Amino acid sequence: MTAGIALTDVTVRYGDVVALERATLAVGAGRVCGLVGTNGSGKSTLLKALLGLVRPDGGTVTVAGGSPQAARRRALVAYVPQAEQVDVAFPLDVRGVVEQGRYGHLGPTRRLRPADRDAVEQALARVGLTDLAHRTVVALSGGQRKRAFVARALAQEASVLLLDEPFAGVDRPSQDTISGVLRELADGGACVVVATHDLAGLPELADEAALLAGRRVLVHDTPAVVLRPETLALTFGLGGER
Ligand SMILES: Nc1ncnc2c1ncn2[C@@H]1O[C@H](COP(=O)(O)OP(=O)(O)OP(=O)(O)O)[C@@H](O)[C@H]1O
Repeated sequence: MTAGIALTDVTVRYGDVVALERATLAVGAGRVCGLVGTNGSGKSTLLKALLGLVRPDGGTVTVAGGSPQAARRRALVAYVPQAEQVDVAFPLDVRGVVEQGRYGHLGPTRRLRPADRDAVEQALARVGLTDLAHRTVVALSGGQRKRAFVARALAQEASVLLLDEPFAGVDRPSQDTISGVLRELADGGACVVVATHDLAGLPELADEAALLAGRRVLVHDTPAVVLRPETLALTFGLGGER
């Protein structure tokens, strides 16, 4: 099985809006890649293409050696959505959300076994939410909620982890916790792709960075190269909101 993710010449349209046009990006196992770009440059769309939530009009998408749908079926890919996508109608408590991460591992009884419960408790502890495990997700602060979804991804033990702006509205300690978890997962062999507006935190967070502009991946290099003013200047006039 080939680990990691790859998009080759991927085009995604929403009606008349072309969100990605022949976007190409490959990220290997053991790597953290930061996805950066202006609002509307296609970061969420790229993650959704990797999840199989949008169907490309062209190009190929490979996740953990197979199609996005196969990766999801086999629980090989974990997703931490943008906050606004999880705000409504989430009656589960924090432990219930983290338990969802184990669903792909359950046997025919569909019951959590001791090993599943251990994984859930470890994930809760890792993000500092053990004491809030009984709280409903809607009753959490934004930063706590993000940590809950990171814990779900941790419990899933997926080989590919996709995160959509996990640092938005998150305080420094929570940000450090999330970054630390992502680093550990990559060091353990996971491929981690993170859409982020936090350019300052990029060198610490990521091994590599991809700059989206003009509907494609314009630059894919080290964070230092992507953060050069002349590189970032490429986004203006190319990748703005449409
Ligand atoms: N469901 C949709 N229907 C129509 N257009 C959409 C839809 N989702 C996204 N778009 C458009 O596709 C383009 C890419 O949006 P996308 O959400 O991928 O950008 P983004 O880089 O994640 O933005 P942000 O930084 O604001 O989160 C934008 O022009 C957006 O308006």
